[in-house]
Amino acid sequence: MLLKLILQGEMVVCAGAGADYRHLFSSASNFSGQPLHQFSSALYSIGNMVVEVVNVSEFQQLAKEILPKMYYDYFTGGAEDEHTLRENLEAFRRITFRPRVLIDVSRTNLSTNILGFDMSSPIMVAPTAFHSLAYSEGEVATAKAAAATNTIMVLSYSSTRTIEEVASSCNGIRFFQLYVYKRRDVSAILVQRAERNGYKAIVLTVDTPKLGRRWRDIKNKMVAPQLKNFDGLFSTEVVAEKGSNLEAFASQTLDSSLNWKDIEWLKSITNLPILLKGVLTAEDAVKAVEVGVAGVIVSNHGARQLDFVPATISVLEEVVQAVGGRIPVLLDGGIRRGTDVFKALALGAQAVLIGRPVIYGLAAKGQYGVTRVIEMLRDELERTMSLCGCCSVKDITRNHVRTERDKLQSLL
Ligand SMILES: Cc1cc2nc3c(=O)[nH]c(=O)nc-3n(C[C@H](O)[C@H](O)[C@H](O)COP(=O)(O)O)c2cc1C
Ligand SMILES: CCCCC(=O)C(=O)O
Repeated sequence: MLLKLILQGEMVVCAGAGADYRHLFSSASNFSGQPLHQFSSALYSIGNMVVEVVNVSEFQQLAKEILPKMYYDYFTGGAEDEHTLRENLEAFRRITFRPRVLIDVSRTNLSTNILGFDMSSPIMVAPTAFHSLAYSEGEVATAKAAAATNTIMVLSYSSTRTIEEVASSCNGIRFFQLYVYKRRDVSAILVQRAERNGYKAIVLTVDTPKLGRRWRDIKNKMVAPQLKNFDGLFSTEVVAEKGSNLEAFASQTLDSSLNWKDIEWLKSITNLPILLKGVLTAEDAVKAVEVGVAGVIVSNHGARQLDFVPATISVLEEVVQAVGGRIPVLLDGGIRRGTDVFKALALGAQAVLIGRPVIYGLAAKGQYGVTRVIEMLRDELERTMSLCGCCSVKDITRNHVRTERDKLQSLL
């Protein structure tokens, strides 16, 4: 890989050593990169050099430099020992490719659709909370980037900008993520506001009857921002004497009695298609089909809920097989490279969602940063497709990858 260095306005290209050059700035102590906001591109400086950001992990390093520790830790961290957090990334690395050669890949097409909605590529924006903690314009900047890249954005129930502000900020296909609160009337009002404001689907998060235990937030005494969506409905102010303020807020608000029967309730208050986010087993995938939802998202909440659940990519096939093509299966968790997107599609996902990469882009460069993150992953996917001999996402098959299980089976 080459690092492009722009030195005093003059473009100089110098050799870098792929992922290895990360030692230059892989920890806060030796990364002296400063984002350059005066440039309308993803540049930062090391000493007197100006360097272009070339991948998601560099955006992460920039975000780390910029954000207060409490917020960076909130965005980055996972539950308990963060075993699953590491595993979400590692499991992708254990999957290798079986590329096919001598296929005309002079034209590639990444476009796809979800529930009938067209997208420029199978990469969507996952619902993540509190974007204004990363960048002042918050979810509005994210929405503009998603629209500009023709990508579907799922707005978090815990967004810092309102459903209406995001809807009126730009045209674009958006879904709305739902937490069911003990105050079900409040959840119902938000669903109806989403529907009225043109959101196209409800993404019901089913892995959070309680918030996972996140030690970083406990130590930092994480303070959740006020959520404007709830103005006039109820106060989101919670003061915890110790530990994570967010956890205290969650335990006061989340309805941990939510169960399969409540899908009927949700259907009774909205005409929008419903996707279940947080399915990790064949059993639950079958139930999801039975209760008539429009799709499932294989997700472990970015490893922020139950530690020691498997990496999402490791259970994708189990869910895909149980669903048997009856509804679309999507995946999130640990997508940092276009190669990861390809692997998920090869194992049966119709699309993937990205959580933290969007936040890192947002923190580093606002709307432009999010746009670059989406474009970079899209470009990486396109190159991976070409090098594997695939012209369109439909050409990506199970035979293009080799998993750990494949390797074990070949030994039998
Ligand atoms: C900071 C942060 C906030 C999140 N907030 C929400 C949320 O409000 N609702 C939700 O359903 N999932 C939430 N998630 C989970 C994401 O939707 C998604 O499952 C996860 O980020 C995917 O993993 P990745 O970050 O490795 O891409 C959040 C994740 C992060 C990192
Ligand atoms: C009450 C949940 C807040 C956002 C969230 O889902 C997360 O931090 O993972």
